Amino acid sequence: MPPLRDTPDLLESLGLADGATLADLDMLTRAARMLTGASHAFVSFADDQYLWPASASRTPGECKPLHSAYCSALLASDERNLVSRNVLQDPRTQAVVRQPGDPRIVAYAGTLLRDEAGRKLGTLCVTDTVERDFDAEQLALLNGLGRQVMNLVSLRAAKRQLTTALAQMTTLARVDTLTGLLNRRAWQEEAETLRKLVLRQSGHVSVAALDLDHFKRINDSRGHAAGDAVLSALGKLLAKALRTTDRIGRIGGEEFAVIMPFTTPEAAAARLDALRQRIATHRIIDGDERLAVTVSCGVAGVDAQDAGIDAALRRADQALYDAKHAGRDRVRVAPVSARPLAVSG
Ligand SMILES: Nc1nc2c(ncn2[C@@H]2O[C@H](COP(=O)(O)OP(=O)(O)OP(=O)(O)O)[C@@H](O)[C@H]2O)c(=O)[nH]1
Repeated sequence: MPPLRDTPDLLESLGLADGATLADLDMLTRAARMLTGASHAFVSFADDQYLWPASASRTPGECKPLHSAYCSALLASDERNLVSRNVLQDPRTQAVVRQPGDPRIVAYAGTLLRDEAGRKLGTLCVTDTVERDFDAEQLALLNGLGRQVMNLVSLRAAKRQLTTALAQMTTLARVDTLTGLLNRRAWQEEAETLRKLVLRQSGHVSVAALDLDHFKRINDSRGHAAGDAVLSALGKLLAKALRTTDRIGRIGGEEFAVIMPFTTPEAAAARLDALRQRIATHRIIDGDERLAVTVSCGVAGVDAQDAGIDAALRRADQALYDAKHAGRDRVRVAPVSARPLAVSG
C-alpha cells in the first residue's frame, strides 16, 4: 500500500523510525524467524486503523489497513498469543481481507506487544506458507523476543524524554523566567561572541546598561507582584523596540544590558533615547492602575583593546550612574576611548 501522506507516521510518533532502532528491530524479527523456523517474521505497531511495519526497509508512512492483517485478530482479542495452523480455515481470522501483493500466509503465531500500562502497541508475529504447528518452546521464545521489542521501545521513549528534558533545561539555564530575556551569564556569553565577531570585521559595537528609576518605590507602594509586572513589561518593550540582531539580557534585579552590533555609541544612544521616551509615555497595567515608569541608560562603545565585554559594560554602567545622578530618565554616553580601533580576540 502506498504511504499515507495525511496520516501521521505512527513509527515517527513513537520515536522508532530512525535507522538504528529499525535495524535493532530487524535483528529481533530475524531471531524470531530463525528460532521458530518460520518463513517470515514481522514487528508491527498499530493505531486504530492501520498496522505499521517496523523494518529498516520500510518507506516513511508505509502502513496497511488493520482489517487486511491477521494481527488484527490478535490485537482485538484479550489473549497474549494467537496461534493458527491455518488462518484460511480459522474462524478467528475469517474476517481478514488480504490485499493483492500480500505474502502468502497459511500458518500464523503472534505475540502481543503491550507497554507497561498494558496498552496494546502492536505485534511480533511469524508466518509460514504451509500448514504447521508452533510448539510451546517456540511460543515461549516468541514471547521473550516480544518482551525485548518492548524493552527497546521503552528505552527509546526514555531517551526521547531525556533529550527533551535536557533541551528544556538548557533553555531554562539561559533564560530569565520573569522577562524571557537572556540571563546574565547567557547574555555575557552571547555578547562576547558578538563582540569578537564584529571587531574582526572592524565594525562598531555598543553596549548599553539600562536601569528602572526609583523601582524600589513601586515594590514598596504596590507590592512585589506589581514590581514583577513592570519588569516583565519592560522586557517586552525592549525586545520589541530593539533589533533582532541586538542581544538583551536581564543582568540584575532591575538592570538590563544590551549589545548592539555594527552600531556606533551615538547611534545606539539615539535609539535608546527613543526607547526611553516610549517607556516614559507607556503605561503598565497593574489591576485598575496604570503605572508610569522611567529608565536611565548608559551607553559605551566597545574598545578593541578591551579584554572582554565586561570592560565595555563597566563603562556603560558608569555612564548609567552619571545619568542617575543627572536626574534620571535620560541616556548618557561614556567618553570615547583614545585608543585606536584594532582587531582583538
Ligand atoms: N519585584 C521585583 N523587584 C526586584 C527584583 N529584583 C530586584 N528588585 C527590587 O529592585 C529594587 C532596586 O532598588 P534600588 O537599587 O534602590 O533602585 P531604584 O529604587 O530603582 O532606584 P534608582 O535605581 O536609584 O533609580 C529593590 O527594591 C529590589 O528589591 C525582582 O525580581 N522583582
